[in-house]
Amino acid sequence: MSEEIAATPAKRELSNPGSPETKPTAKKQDTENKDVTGLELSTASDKQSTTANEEKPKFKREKQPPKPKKRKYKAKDVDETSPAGVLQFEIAEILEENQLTENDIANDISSILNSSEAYHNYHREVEHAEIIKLTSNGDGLALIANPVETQKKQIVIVPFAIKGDIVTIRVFKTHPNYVESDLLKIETGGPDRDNSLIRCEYFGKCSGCQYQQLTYDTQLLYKKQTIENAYKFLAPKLQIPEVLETIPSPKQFSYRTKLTPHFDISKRVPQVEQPMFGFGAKGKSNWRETRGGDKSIVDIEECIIGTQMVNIGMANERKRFETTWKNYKKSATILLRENTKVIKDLQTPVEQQLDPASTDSNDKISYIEETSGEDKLAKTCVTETRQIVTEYINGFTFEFCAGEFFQNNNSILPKVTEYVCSNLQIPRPEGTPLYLVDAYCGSGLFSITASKGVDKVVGVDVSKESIRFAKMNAERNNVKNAVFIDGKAEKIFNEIDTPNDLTSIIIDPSRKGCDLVFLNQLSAYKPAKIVYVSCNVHSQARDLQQFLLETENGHEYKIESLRGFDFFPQTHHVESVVVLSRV
Ligand SMILES: C[S@@+](CC[C@H](N)C(=O)[O-])C[C@H]1O[C@@H](n2cnc3c(N)ncnc32)[C@H](O)[C@@H]1O
Repeated sequence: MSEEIAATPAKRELSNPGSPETKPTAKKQDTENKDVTGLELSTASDKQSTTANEEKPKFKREKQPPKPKKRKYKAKDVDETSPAGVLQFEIAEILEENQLTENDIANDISSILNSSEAYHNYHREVEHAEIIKLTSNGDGLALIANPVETQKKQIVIVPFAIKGDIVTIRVFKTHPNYVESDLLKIETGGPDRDNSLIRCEYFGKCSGCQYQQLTYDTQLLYKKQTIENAYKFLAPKLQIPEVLETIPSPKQFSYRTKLTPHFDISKRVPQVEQPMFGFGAKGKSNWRETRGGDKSIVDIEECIIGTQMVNIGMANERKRFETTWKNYKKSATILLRENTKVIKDLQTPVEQQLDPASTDSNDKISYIEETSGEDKLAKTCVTETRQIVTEYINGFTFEFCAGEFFQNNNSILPKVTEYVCSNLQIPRPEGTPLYLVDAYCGSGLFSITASKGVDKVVGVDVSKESIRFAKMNAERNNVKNAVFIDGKAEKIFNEIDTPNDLTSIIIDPSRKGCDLVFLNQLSAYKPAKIVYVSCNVHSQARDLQQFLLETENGHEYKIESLRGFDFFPQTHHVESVVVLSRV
């Protein structure tokens, strides 16, 4: 299930070969004391003595100008399920649709790296670029002319642009088969664009949101397409059913219960002014007036997808930062995690019942009072990673460490947990037991919410801390039929004693997905039903193709349904839930 949306600082450009930063420096090696023949040269003190003796040095040192070193492009290994990996599938698709070859879009990286002129030719402004596709990462893609080899083209990534936009861009970074750009101007908006929907004054600069210019229905549609594309690219051999409608989030703004603003402090250069405090900037767009400086971090006072409480916490911490920033020696990230507490004692003032949390400038804990049914609640914003926080979901209470994984959009969790529970059911004669395995169980979200409909639940997670909380959460919610094991997910198959025909399995791994060891053992165990929840639909698609086509019993399963849940409105992220049953 979901992980953090990484608000990454903007990447640095491929630096100009002419700039001092990248000038080839002569390698400082032992040639300082040796001549080209490898013989020792006289040192300064030697020289003095030889001068005194009026003897000529045996070898005359001839200073050779340092040989300019040819810079080479080093390709990095890319995981095919990462955004950079998926981009390669998207590029291949553009090539096919436009009858182009790899060579037609290849960039001459070597000359860009070694010639200032080539660097400047490539990194230029381009007008009238038409966005022809959207990446799964929420950026636009366009085909533009290659500035040097004019018979060739370039594929360009344009952030904040959508299909049909005609734009002016500035190309600033070159890769072997694509370039990156900043969006300078939207000349004509595409059919789905409605800029009046944009609510955040940082949209277009902050890297957090990509879809504020779209109606919510269009966002949901785009996310459905992301799932379809993921299966097309990473599971091309699978026959998949039609992807169902994406389930909307009840809250489209003010839903994130956790924010992690950061600031950069250079270790080398003394910090003379207060650093920006906010989220990573996306390039240097200027297509709309936004607030925030032209730095890698956008200074942000309010994040409109964050809850009211985490935004109050952010305001407090920003204020505090005005006086404390000089104490920091390096960059840091501030944790802001919403905490909900049921106020049991209605006679004592709320302030006296609160756990430690973010305080205002008068050193008072900031909180918001709410009611839920009969209960009086107090929300605070916790900043200590080890502090325990509480969430209430569908009548269940969950505790976990503020810095540990927990879903960030609690408004959609009742829908997801109900969907997962209902899809775990196995048709069976009445009175027959049903068992559940929750692989990658975290602090027990699915184990506990699904425990009522089954006879026994076994949860497994590699994090000892999460298992500790899963056990406590089971106890707190009076769940008596759940056991939890710490270890790698595949460990469950050594311990499991429930009959496979009556056991359903939930899989909810981190972004990288499952490993082959787990998939093989899952197949060997052959559970009656599998529900695979994922925050990275690309690794999910790869895993399912592997499981269904390459493991021992994979062919005995079919994909019953496949759909997205919108955990992160306004962004490109989508949570994908697949149900597999045995045929
Ligand atoms: C996306 S979280 C899901 C947690 C939980 N299902 C929830 O929704 O709160 C993924 C979990 O997988 C765990 N994990 C990562 N690799 C694992 C592995 N190899 N075996 C078992 N658990 C693992 C992490 O500790 C994390 O708790």
